[in-house]
Amino acid sequence: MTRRNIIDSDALASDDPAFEEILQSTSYDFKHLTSIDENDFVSERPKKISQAEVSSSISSAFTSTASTVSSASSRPGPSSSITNHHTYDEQDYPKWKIQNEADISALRQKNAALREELERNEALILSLEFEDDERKAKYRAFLNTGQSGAIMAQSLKKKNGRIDYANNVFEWDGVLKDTMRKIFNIKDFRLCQGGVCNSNMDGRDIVVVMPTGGGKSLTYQLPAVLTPGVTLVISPLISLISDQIMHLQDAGVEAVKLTGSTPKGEQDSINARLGSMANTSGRGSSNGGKDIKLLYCTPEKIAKSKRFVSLLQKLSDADRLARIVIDEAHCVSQLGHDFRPDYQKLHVLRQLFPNVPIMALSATCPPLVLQDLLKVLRLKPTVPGEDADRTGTVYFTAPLYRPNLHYQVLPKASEGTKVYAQMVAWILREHADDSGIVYCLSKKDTEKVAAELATRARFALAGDVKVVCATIAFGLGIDKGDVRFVIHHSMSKSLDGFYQESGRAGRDGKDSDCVMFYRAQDASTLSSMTMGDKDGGVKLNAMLEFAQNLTECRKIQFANYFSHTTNLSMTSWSTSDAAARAPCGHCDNCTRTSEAYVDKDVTLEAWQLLRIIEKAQKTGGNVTLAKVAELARSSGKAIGGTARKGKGKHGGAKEQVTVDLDAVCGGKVNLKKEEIEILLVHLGLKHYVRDQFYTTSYSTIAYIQLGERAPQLTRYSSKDHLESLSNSSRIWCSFRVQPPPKRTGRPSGSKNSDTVPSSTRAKGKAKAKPIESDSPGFVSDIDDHDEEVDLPNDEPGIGKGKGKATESVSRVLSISASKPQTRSFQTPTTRKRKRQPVVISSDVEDDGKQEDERNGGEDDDDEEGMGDWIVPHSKKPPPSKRPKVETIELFSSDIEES
Ligand SMILES: Nc1ncnc2c1ncn2[C@@H]1O[C@H](COP(=O)(O)OP(=O)(O)OP(=O)(O)O)[C@@H](O)[C@H]1O
Repeated sequence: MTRRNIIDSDALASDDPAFEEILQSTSYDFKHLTSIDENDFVSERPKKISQAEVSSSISSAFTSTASTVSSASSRPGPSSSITNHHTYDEQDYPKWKIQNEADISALRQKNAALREELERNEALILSLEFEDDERKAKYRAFLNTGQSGAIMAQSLKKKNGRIDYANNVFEWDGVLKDTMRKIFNIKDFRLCQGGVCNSNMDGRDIVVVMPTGGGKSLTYQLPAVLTPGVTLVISPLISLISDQIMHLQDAGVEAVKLTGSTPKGEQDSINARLGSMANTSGRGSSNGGKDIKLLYCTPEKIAKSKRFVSLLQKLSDADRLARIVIDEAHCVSQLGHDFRPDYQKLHVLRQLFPNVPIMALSATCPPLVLQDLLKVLRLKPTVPGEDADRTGTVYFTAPLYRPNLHYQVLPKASEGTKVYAQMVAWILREHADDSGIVYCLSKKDTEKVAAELATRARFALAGDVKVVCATIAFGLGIDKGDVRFVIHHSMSKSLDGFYQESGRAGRDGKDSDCVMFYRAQDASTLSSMTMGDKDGGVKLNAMLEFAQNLTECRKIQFANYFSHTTNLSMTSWSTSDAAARAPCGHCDNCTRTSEAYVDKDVTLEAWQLLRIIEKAQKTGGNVTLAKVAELARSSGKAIGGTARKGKGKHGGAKEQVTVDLDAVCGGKVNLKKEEIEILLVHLGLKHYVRDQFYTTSYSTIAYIQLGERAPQLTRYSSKDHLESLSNSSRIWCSFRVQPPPKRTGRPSGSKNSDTVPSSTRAKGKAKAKPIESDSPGFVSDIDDHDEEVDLPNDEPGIGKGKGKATESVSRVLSISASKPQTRSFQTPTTRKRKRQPVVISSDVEDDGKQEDERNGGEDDDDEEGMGDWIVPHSKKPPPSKRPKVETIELFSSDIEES
């Protein structure tokens, strides 16, 4: 390229001869010049240079010794170093040129790198500024939560106005997780916890159904810490409340309780703090003190204390009532298994606090109960938490199936003492070092079982066992993770109850056993106890179906039960790796082999039993289930209690019920006594027989009578006619096959036994502390000192009269290998009844006469009882190693009384 080329288009457009002359006269090789600053010229090119300028420029360039090449001198760079053409040694040029080009290239590279770095830095500054603002806002809110920190509830991603609370990103995500780790020491959400927290942060009405131990508490406690104002938590039991408060206070959260058991001074102080919060509306701390973040109370407190409700109203008016949480919310429904009259009065909450979000929590909430709950609490219909519109009640449910719980139903000896032996042997064999709960039906039973276990354990215990014998009210919300087994000494009144009670095992996620001891006679006992309950019979039947079933997976039975009206809950039994209808593979029925039970055609035996009952009925005798079994195997004579009026223990004299078996049904029933009882329960479930209740001043007795389907069999006068019955009319029933009689040691393997040995599973070995009562010295929690509150009441029957809170009495027994020692906490009950069995909770009044009467007033010793072969005493330690028993007596009442 030549200089001409460079400046040609404009500057050399001139045909001025003088200019041409100048060019000619110069000795300078323009090639040199162009090679020096070619680019500079190019870059200057847009500027139009006049001919004169060019001339002058060129002349000056070559006349002045100190001058620079004009176009190059105006800008930095290698060109500027070329200062004196005259001193320039052309011979050095190639070297210089190379160096120059290298310099240019290096500087260009440096420039590009700097430009890149600049861009990066600018981006970084932007993001840091953004993050800083965000973090500042969040942390300001977080730090302020003790006073008024607010995190505005806003979803960042909304789809058609619908929100996926489980998966969307929310602006509080970071602070939610930070706080969870910092305060609650929990690393990650589990089940549906994250979604529930998000909807809570978004100020929604929520219903959450999560299994026992699933982690429901976190879903309201965490948002409570992060939102301004106080979260009110209504919880059924004082022990549960105290437990929660203790944990929250340990974590540094401002949590208090207001129940009848709260000392007067403490109540005044809490009321003052709440009043102060109410006077400091909006943001900012009340009187410089820390705001209360969680306030726990019982439903009775809401129902009874006008002062308390009016304080809540003040808080709400001042925008300081963040949300209302109702724990164990199924208690609001009469259709649920734990109905509490005072829970139903909670319908006032929506009316009194229309703008305060309500959250209802439960571990078992079948569809019908859910609908009832929504109605009672005045909540809108549910919308799924993963696709929620702006108005509905956000509904979250977590899988109800807990793979770490291993269910089994064991045959229960008909003789009481044998049952205790069974239980002790089972505990020793499976959980000698573990903690467990034994659930009983009544206070009397807990006392009996506790005493028997203590006595027997004194001679048989090898390890260090911590066993609590209790009625079902005990344990609601117990935060004890390492309960390795739950034994039901008697079955529950419903499958809902059984699921919840047994679910108190294995809350830490480790393998745990849920064992129910069942004998058919218990059906009569439970039947009399539940006869007054709404749907009591239907629920009990479901429990009985479960207990009698020897083939279907326990998980599938639960799933079917909880979803019998809609598929909603069925999905709750699916897990990520198994569908709801996939067998669990580890319950007693899944592991039972075909040799361990027999499915028998018992049409003949059923006909015989129905004929016996018919005959007894016709002769005016009333017979219990146990008596029918006795009659069917006897020479046909037995004593049966009657329902006739008159003097006597049962309101009528006992009568001899005599049945000529040969004449009535062709002879004895060829089944064992316990098999007959099982068949009678089976006939009850199929409506061939039914219970008829007779109430005395002492008890209610269930007598067995013919049911609506009975004529299908009783119309045949001879067993020969039965031959002609079609298959569909025949009756089949499953019975356990008794293993060989002389068994010693534990059954070998689960396949042929009635127990699923847990030795094959990992076992938690942690030693538990004894479970202690709510607060020493606490007796009862009556809020009688409070004025009656004028609650809005538009529900017929609600708020009228004093609903009887489920009274609870239970006994706590801790068995260990340590020195015998009896400790009693000071309570009025202990003072009255020193060293007497402990009373904590019971929902059953039992004077001890009921069962005797239900069994016909006699003890049911049966030589053929099934207990012996089930749990052989294989671990009896030598006398020198016999451990001693420590009994810890706790006295307390756990439920606020209306
Ligand atoms: N995400 C989590 N990760 C680990 N542990 C958790 C998590 N969430 C809760 N927990 C722990 O699980 C235990 C049970 O939690 P929580 O008491 O809230 O259960 P729950 O659902 O209320 O049970 P219940 O119905 O019996 O009252 C507690 O010890 C709690 O700290």
